[in-house]
Amino acid sequence: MIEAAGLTKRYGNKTAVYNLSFRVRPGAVTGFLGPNGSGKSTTMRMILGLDNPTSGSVTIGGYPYRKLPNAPRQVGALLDAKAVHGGRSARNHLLSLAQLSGIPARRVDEVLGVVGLQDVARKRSMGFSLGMGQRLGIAAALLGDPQVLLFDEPVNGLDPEGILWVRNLMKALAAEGRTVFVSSHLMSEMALTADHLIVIGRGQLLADMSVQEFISANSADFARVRTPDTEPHLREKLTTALTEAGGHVLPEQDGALRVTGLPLPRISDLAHEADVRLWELSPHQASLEEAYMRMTQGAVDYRSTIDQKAGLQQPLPPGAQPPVPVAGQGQPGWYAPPPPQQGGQPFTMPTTPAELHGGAQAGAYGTAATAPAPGAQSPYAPQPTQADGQASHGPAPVPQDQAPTAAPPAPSTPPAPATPPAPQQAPTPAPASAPADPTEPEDAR
Ligand SMILES: Nc1ncnc2c1ncn2[C@@H]1O[C@H](COP(=O)(O)OP(=O)(O)OP(=O)(O)O)[C@@H](O)[C@H]1O
Repeated sequence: MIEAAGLTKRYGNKTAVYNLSFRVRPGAVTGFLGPNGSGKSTTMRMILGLDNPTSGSVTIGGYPYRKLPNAPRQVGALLDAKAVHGGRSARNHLLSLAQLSGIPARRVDEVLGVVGLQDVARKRSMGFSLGMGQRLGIAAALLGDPQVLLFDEPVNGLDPEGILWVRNLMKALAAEGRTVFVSSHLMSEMALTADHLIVIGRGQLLADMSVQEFISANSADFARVRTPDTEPHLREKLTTALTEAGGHVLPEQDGALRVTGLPLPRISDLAHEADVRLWELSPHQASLEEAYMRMTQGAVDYRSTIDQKAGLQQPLPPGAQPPVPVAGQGQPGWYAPPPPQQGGQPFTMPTTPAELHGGAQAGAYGTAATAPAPGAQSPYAPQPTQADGQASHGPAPVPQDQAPTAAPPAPSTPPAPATPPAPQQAPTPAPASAPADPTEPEDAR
């Protein structure tokens, strides 16, 4: 079991993770979701002792990672598949990791077989494709036959066969009673792989629930209704009848109608009363992707200027109609409807301290509203600019806490923990060369 309590991480005046509390339980695949820059990798690094929390704590089996007895045998992780000595063969890379952790050499050949790299085991990893590198990273994670596994974007670069393999591997590991914590941006994949979800946005917990609960909490079921294509006036007539009866009707690109707010038998009765024939009346549930997009729209930091989904954040003014479909562009700004209990408004990120700490929105997701420390302020009220966090992306194999910061920590911030252990004690492979200094400008690296 992984347990985070009030986990907060600041880099200078950039708050990457704020007051995060959750549990990742054994026997299930727990998906870790969030938009780019929401703090997933930072959280994983803190779990693995590669970064020190500014405040709060995270433990594995009751211990902070660095105090865990025989950690490499208990915890395996894939954070950055590229963090490999490119001049070493896959086998030698794994052998060196095994030797550091007292793992017998035969286990290296076992895991090479498990990930399907046995035929290229003696090839230098610098020639590996993205997918082969991912497989090597997964092999390293499995080396100690650990009970707890963390994977940051494990299917990145894998072909469909590889994705299916990873999916089955995660499920099999969980079925053996292991704790499997996996981050991904591929919602369709998470829907098939994960049992449970932890969703964060701008470093804060948005949801901690099963996949099914997440979909139902963030999107209402809807009915798809189709009238004869040859008689467009019937569609108009039905739209009027359904709207007058309290339904919410949205046109789909192919001419069907999406209806919410009315049960299927009532839609059928209303169509009958209006003398409208139906070609289709079917129940639908939104996909995980739709539910995820709806929940996280307010927490997206990096968005294209031509992204039509930006409109999702603005509630429609009274009487206004949602955008109509655009040929070839699908349903602009339209995702599954919000759950009824939210008053028909899309989810928005809490912005004031009151909202953040137990306001209606935060409370709607139960575990999201964790009590703040006395005097604590939302780091999202006066927001630092994105440029604050541009210096480094992705996991780094050494703790970042020594990085110079732009601003001193708040007076209430506890002192940083003692100097962490050497990087080779970390479960991810260490790169051959010195890691890039996150504070250094990119063109200087
Ligand atoms: N070492 C660091 N120094 C300064 N800022 C950092 C550092 N590491 C991460 N950040 C910032 O913290 C925020 C969270 O980053 P993180 O990499 O954890 O997000 P993420 O959810 O993993 O993103 P992605 O999905 O794009 O991988 C970002 O704004 C990032 O720029």
